[in-house]
Amino acid sequence: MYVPDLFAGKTALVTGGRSGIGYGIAEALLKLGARVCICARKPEPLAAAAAALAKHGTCVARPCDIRNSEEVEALADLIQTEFGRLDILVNNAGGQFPGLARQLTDKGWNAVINTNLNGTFYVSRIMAERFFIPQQEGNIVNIIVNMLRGFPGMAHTGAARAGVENLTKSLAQEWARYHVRVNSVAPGTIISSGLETYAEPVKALLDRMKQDNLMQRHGTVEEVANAVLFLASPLASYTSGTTLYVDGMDHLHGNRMRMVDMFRK
Ligand SMILES: CCCCCCC/C=C/C(=O)SCCNC(=O)CCNC(=O)[C@H](O)C(C)(C)COP(=O)(O)OP(=O)(O)OC[C@H]1O[C@@H](n2cnc3c(N)ncnc32)[C@H](O)[C@@H]1OP(=O)(O)O
Ligand SMILES: NC(=O)C1=CN([C@@H]2O[C@H](COP(=O)(O)OP(=O)(O)OC[C@H]3O[C@@H](n4cnc5c(N)ncnc54)[C@H](OP(=O)(O)O)[C@@H]3O)[C@@H](O)[C@H]2O)C=CC1
Repeated sequence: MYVPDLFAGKTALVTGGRSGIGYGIAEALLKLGARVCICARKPEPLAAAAAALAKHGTCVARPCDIRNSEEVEALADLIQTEFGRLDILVNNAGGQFPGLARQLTDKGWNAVINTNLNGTFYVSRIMAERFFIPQQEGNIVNIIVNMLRGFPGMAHTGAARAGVENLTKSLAQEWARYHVRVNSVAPGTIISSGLETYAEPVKALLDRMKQDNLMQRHGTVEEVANAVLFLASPLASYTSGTTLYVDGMDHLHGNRMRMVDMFRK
């Protein structure tokens, strides 16, 4: 539905672009003419993803742990060398594990906060300093999660993503003077490689959550990617500091305590 050259001449970085939602976003940007860089921690699947994506256009990849700002600087060096500029940053890398709050260890809590909140901030700050602010132009889309009514059963990620949502509002205001827009997309439950990381009994719970959803289904990678394309494009030129839910209304409706009840049984 978008014009085929919507992102012609633009360059994009998609963190966590080796799999699932990130891969789908990278593919969609490439198909609309962007040149794309993807990063993730695991080198082999990252290289395989870049090779597969390259059939749609120019795609480069570099292993990078977004929690390590030196690795993020090295990623910016690669983008400078390969593309000479960056127009769009999609902060998609992230994840968590299910568990009751009282059972979360310091290490587990910190792993999730460092990945989802600190990593997202490091990449945003470094790419803004290296590209967006000198260029006086840029666009950031943060992939968060539906946590509007809290995230019992995944309190660490709820807190981290709420932090990113608030960061979205702060950065959007601070960087408006540099013509940088910053928005978030909050997916509900999306059929992707990410869900495959969950074992029973969470898997069974996912089916129950599908029945609870007012549209009676989970979302697709393409539906998340389409929201990102909109926010990253000039179609959203007067939209910044906001969050777009792609969740079939799960933020408005449904039992948020199902995961906690599952752990209690
Ligand atoms: C009913 C289902 C809910 C629907 C949810 C829908 C919304 C959200 C969906 C998604 O986001 S799907 C995407 C999911 N993808 C991922 O989560 C993949 C990425 N995840 C990770 O890489 C890890 O989970 C991580 C913790 C975020 C980062 O990993 P890192 O490599 O830094 O940490 P580890 O060394 O693996 O672990 C550190 C520490 O964390 C604790 N921990 C990790 N995994 C678990 C687990 N499965 N259960 C309990 N605790 C865990 C643990 O303390 C680890 O330390 P050690 O004990 O290993 O020393
Ligand atoms: N699927 C769903 O239902 C939902 C997903 N989300 C969020 O959307 C995003 C993508 O999820 P999805 O595609 O489903 O899951 P995946 O697990 O497939 O994707 C996560 C990606 O992030 C990368 N990644 C994780 N940690 C780091 C890190 N420290 N540094 C760099 N890259 C990292 C992973 O690669 P590697 O392991 O090689 O580092 C992987 O490519 C995540 O933030 C997820 O939490 C939000 C709501 C719902």
